Amino acid sequence: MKKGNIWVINENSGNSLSLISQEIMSKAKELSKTLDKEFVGVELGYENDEIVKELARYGADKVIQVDDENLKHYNTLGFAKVLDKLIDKYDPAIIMLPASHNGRDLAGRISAKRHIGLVADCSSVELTEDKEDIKWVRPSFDGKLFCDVRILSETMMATIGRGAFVKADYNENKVAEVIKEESGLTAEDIKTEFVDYEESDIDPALDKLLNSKVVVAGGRGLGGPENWHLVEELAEALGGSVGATKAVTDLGWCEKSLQVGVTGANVKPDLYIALGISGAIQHTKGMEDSATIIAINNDPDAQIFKTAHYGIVDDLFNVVPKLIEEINNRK
Ligand SMILES: Cc1cc2nc3c(=O)[nH]c(=O)nc-3n(C[C@H](O)[C@H](O)[C@H](O)COP(=O)(O)OP(=O)(O)OC[C@H]3O[C@@H](n4cnc5c(N)ncnc54)[C@H](O)[C@@H]3O)c2cc1C
Repeated sequence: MKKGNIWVINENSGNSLSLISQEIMSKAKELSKTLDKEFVGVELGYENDEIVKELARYGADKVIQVDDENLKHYNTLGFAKVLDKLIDKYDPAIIMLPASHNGRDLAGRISAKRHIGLVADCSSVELTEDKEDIKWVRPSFDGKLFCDVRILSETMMATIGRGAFVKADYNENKVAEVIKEESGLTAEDIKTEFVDYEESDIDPALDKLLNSKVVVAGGRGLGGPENWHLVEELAEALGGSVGATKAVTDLGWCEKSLQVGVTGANVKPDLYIALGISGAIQHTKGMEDSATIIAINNDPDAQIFKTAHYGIVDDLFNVVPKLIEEINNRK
């Protein structure tokens, strides 16, 4: 792997780092330790001193800051021109961006201009066994396949999907070296004019699901929406949040945003309890990195037992009410 640092191109949500940026930063931090490279946060924006401090608190060793009114709102030409110039100057080894609309736009532009290999929408980033290369994992064919991709250009670039990693630890006292760079942009560089925007609401249920230490997820084994309360009650007893399979969200037993899996959220709680879930790969890919997985299923041959650390082969209607009662009694 070539020399050079690991860059995360930061994206903000309002006045703070977006959740997806925080998640990518945890992977950047981990890679930087293993590969002995510096982790550099790149912040292109306007009046962004506070954000720069946040990047350090989320683990960046250094921050490259460009503060320019032309970068107040994302615009392809301005951001691409500045990032291209920074890459010329600092020659990073790895560049990671959020697989958001803007991140995908910017990554594609830079990849084409500089002939950098780009893997889009990664769900996992792993070092090869010899630690000489990176295996970029991305879902294909709507999650039916997971492809391991190698990047052959010296510089590697990837966009990372939401929920691929847990968010980085936050240390309020951490500071980083800040390198201030001029954008070099003029108003003529920007060929579009930002007029207005409307913020979409952050789904509180999804937010809770992604940030909970305990997730209790339900599948079709619940039998019907009338039994869904068991999932909610067990989650509540454990102070966790509710997840679901696609089968269940498609049936409308709960909100779509609670879906876990390749076409839903990727979660890694301390404890994941799967109730009446068969364990299809499209589901397990979204929860298999949970620290402890407990499955309750009445079919001893269910796939989910291959992913679970602990399994209960029983009718969930026998087990779950007693479990809820026992947990509540012990409080
Ligand atoms: C392109 C694509 C993308 C997909 N994306 C996703 C995704 O993101 N997330 C996702 O979850 N799925 C996804 N799926 C669907 C996935 O393939 C499975 O169909 C789905 O996960 C199955 O959901 P389930 O486990 O709830 O239902 P089932 O497969 O029907 O399993 C129900 C389980 O409950 C058990 N059970 C039944 N009754 C009881 C009982 N009384 N007590 C205990 N256990 C009981 C059964 O033994 C069975 O194992 C996707 C599929 C495709 C094709």
